[in-house]
Formats: sequence, structure tokens, C-alpha cells
Amino acid sequence: MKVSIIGTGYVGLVTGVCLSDIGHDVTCLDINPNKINLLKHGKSPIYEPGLEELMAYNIKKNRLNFTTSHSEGLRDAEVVYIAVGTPQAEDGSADLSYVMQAAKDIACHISRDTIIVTKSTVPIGTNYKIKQVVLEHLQEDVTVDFVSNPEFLREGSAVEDTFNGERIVIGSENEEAADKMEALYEPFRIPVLKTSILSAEMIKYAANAFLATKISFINEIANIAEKVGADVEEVAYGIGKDGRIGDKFLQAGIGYGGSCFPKDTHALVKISEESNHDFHLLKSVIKINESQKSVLYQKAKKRFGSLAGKRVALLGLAFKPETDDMREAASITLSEKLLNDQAEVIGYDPIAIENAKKVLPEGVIYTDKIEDAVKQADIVFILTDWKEVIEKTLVLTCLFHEQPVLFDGRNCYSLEEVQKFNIEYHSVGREAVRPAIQERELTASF
Ligand SMILES: NC(=O)C1=CN([C@@H]2O[C@H](COP(=O)(O)OP(=O)(O)OC[C@H]3O[C@@H](n4cnc5c(N)ncnc54)[C@H](O)[C@@H]3O)[C@@H](O)[C@H]2O)C=CC1
Ligand SMILES: O=C(O)[C@H]1O[C@H](OP(=O)(O)OP(=O)(O)OC[C@H]2O[C@@H](n3ccc(=O)[nH]c3=O)[C@H](O)[C@@H]2O)[C@H](O)[C@@H](O)[C@@H]1O
Repeated sequence: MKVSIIGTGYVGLVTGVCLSDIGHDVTCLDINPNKINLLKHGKSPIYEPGLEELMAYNIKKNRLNFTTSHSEGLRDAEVVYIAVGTPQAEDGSADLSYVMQAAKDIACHISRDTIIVTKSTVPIGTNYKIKQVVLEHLQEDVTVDFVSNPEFLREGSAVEDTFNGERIVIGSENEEAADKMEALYEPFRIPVLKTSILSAEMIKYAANAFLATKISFINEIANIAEKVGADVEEVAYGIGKDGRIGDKFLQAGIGYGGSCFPKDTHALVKISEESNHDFHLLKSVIKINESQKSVLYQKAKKRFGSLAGKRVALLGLAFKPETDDMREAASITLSEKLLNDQAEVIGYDPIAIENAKKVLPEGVIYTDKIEDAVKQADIVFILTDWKEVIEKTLVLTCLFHEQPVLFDGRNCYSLEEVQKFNIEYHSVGREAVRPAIQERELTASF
């Protein structure tokens, strides 16, 4: 099928590349000329495992094109996806200006019967607004159908998730359009769920809100576990074995970040308010997450009193491993707090340093070697569980520091493993581990 995708970000680009890989003729359109220029040269503007290779393969097969031109990008398209950003507006709601602009652009440039598919995460009822805008601006005498097709991929495994998703949601009020979309996705062999447009839009927000709730729930359990002497890793394992609870998204840590959970939870609170409903639960989830981002800072303050003059290494700056996305990363909150306390901050990330420089406060220094970050620091914080960070941090901290103190925001190590090292180790929802000598001194003083 001839498919066009508006917006070549994490969702639009991955969707376009994967649809071309299953044989569709795909054109990706973006208003950012720098992105399109890179893409035309086979370079991905984002770091996403496997994406660049797949892109190169399909460009070569001549079924994947990139353009900034609406007339070129939308002409002859049978299916047009809207995959532009829906960032958080100041009042917490989703900013729909990019979506509505895309809707106008489509209306002005399509030249045949088209299905307009909204992949961007949009508040319930937005597809009707898109329909209104399109019909107002339509230039040709063509038939347009509307489908809500929310996206569930995760950054860092976006290609893998697209090929192996657990469901594809197709919200439509037109059976023929829904069938056509089902046929388009058929080669993926992923179960298709056909719903109303409004339900499809709601499924997306409900899914993200539920996952965010699981994370805040386990983080609260972690905070209590520390106080009562339980171990959150054991607790998560124990409750995750119950099939009704499930073992996923129970990793305690420094809270969720990223481009979606934070903004989508706020947007759903706003949607609820507009429907005269007070979503107490979700408001608490957001509040818990905000305070959870400071957990390592609080622990370090408690341990050292003042952090002034201390150099803190932040290992992992991106909001999660395998991505260069810095949106709502815990490193932002932490570096601000540390610098405010007159601490020095040295940041390391295997991929995200260039993006980090654009958003972290002035004063943060960077290194592209984890060894340097640990060596130059007085205190080490693990913020993102990159494979390299897990593999090297414990050993490097012990190697370079006379009295090593490690604050682990992702519970990368088992306590048994840590006990083999002469290190002071603070993690989330578990007791602190003290070095053997310090432990002996503590016992002797009683
Ligand atoms: N990032 C993710 O993992 C996921 C994102 N989503 C949703 O998908 C949507 C897109 O998210 P991302 O891909 O992260 O956004 P992004 O910010 O990475 O990319 C959006 C792209 O749209 C382009 N754009 C904006 N207006 C345009 C226009 N009028 N014409 C052409 N291009 C235009 C921008 O230049 C940018 O390249 C959002 O609604 C998001 O909530 C859904 C699931 C996963
Ligand atoms: O709508 C979206 O954009 C996407 O949002 C999330 O995907 P993403 O934000 O890319 O990454 P996740 O793996 O969900 O992680 C989000 C954050 O939660 C944190 N997290 C995740 C899982 C967990 O158990 N604990 C935890 O703290 C991660 O460290 C990260 O900061 C959802 O998982 C996707 O299904 C959804 O499509």
C-alpha cells in the first residue's frame, strides 16, 4: 500500500521503516529539514537499536523515501499517518497544535480517497476534531476515513516492539477502513483489536497511566520496605509471581521519565477534570514520581550532611537505557539539585551526551568515558541501567576510591554481590550495605 507518515520522530520513523520492511511503499514527511537531510543519507537522527540498518535496507529496496515537501509526501497516499508530537502544554493538557497543523496539511494535499490514521497520543475525542479540520480544508473531491491507531512501542526497543507487539488497536467507525488497516498490518501477525474511535484513544491513556501506576506503587512499597527492613526486590518478585499482578513494571528505582508517562499522566488528569472527574489515584502517582526522582539526592544528603564541594558522577543521563532521549530524565532533576547545593557534577552516558548538553544545567561537566567519571568523582550515582554501567560501576568504584560509596538508583546489583566488595552501597527499597571494616567498627561501638 502507498503509505505516508507525517512526523519522523521516535514513532513516525520507526513505524515508517517497519511498514516499508513488510513491503509497503512508504514516504516519511517532516518539517525539520535537518532530520530529512540526515535520513536521506541513511542516517537516523535518533538512537534506536536496529533502526539504521533496517532503514538502509529498505531505502536500497526503493520502498522508503523521505521528504519535507507536503505535495510530494502526500500525493497518491492511500493511508496517511499523523505521528507528530503532542507535548505537554503549560496547563498539563496535550498540546494539539502539531496534530491540527498536520490535519490541515493533509487536507490541502491529498489527491485520492485516503484513510487518515492518528498514531500520536491524543485526548479522547481528538479524532473528531481532526475530522472537522480535514473536512473544512479539503481541496479535492475525495473520500476520507478516520482511524485511531495508538502506538505502544517503547524507546530503546522500538523496532523489536513494532514487529512483536502484543496487540494493534484500530479504532474506527467505518468497517471498510478498519479492514484495510488490518490488511496493512497483516504481515506483522499481531492480534488486531477493533474498537470505537473513543475507546481506542482512551486505551492509550489508560495503558500508560496503568503502567505509571505500577511503577509509583512499587516505589512506594520500596520506600516503606526501607523503613521496615524488607527488601523491595524480594517483594516485587514475590508479588509478580501472582499472575493477576504480573512481574513486569515492578522495578523500583528513581521513578519514571521519558517523553510519554509524565506528559500522558498529566494529560489524563486534565481530561478527567474536563469531564468533572477528580482522578485522585493518578494525581498521587504523579506526586510520588516527582519525589522519587530525588531519592538518591536525599540519601546522599543524609549520608554526607553537606554535598558542597563534593564531585558527584551521574552514570546514565538518558531516561532509560538504549536511547538518547533526555525528555524528563531523572538526571535533569538531580543535576539541578546537586549544583544548587554547590556540588560538582560530572555526567557520563554511552549515547546521550550531546542531547544531555542541550537540557542539563550549565555547570555540569561531561566525559565520554565511564572510567573518567568514576575516577574524578567523590560519590557515584547510577541513574540509568545501561549494560555498560551495570558491568563496570561496582568494580570501577572500588578500584578508584579509597572509601567507595555508591548510590544505585536502579538496583543494578544483588546485595550478595555487593557484599563481596569493600564498598558502601545505597540502593532503593533495600538496606544499605557497609564495607566489612566499617561494619566491624559499627558493631564494636555498640
Ligand atoms: N516516543 C515514544 O516512545 C512514543 C510516542 N508516542 C506518541 O507519538 C507521538 C509522537 O511522539 P515522538 O515520536 O516521540 O515525537 P518526536 O518529538 O520525536 O517527533 C515528532 C516529529 O514530528 C515533526 N513534526 C511536527 N509537526 C509537523 C508537521 N506539521 N509536519 C511534519 N512533521 C511535523 C517534528 O519535526 C518531529 O520530527 C506523540 O503523541 C507521543 O505521545 C506513542 C508511543 C510511543
Ligand atoms: O507512550 C509511550 O511513549 C510509551 O511509553 C512507555 O515507553 P517508554 O517511555 O519508551 O519506556 P518504558 O520502558 O516504559 O520506561 C519508562 C520509564 O519508566 C521507568 N521504569 C520502567 C519500568 C519499571 O519497572 N520501572 C521503571 O522505573 C524507566 O526507567 C523509564 O524511565 C510505554 O512502556 C510504551 O508502551 C508506550 O508506548
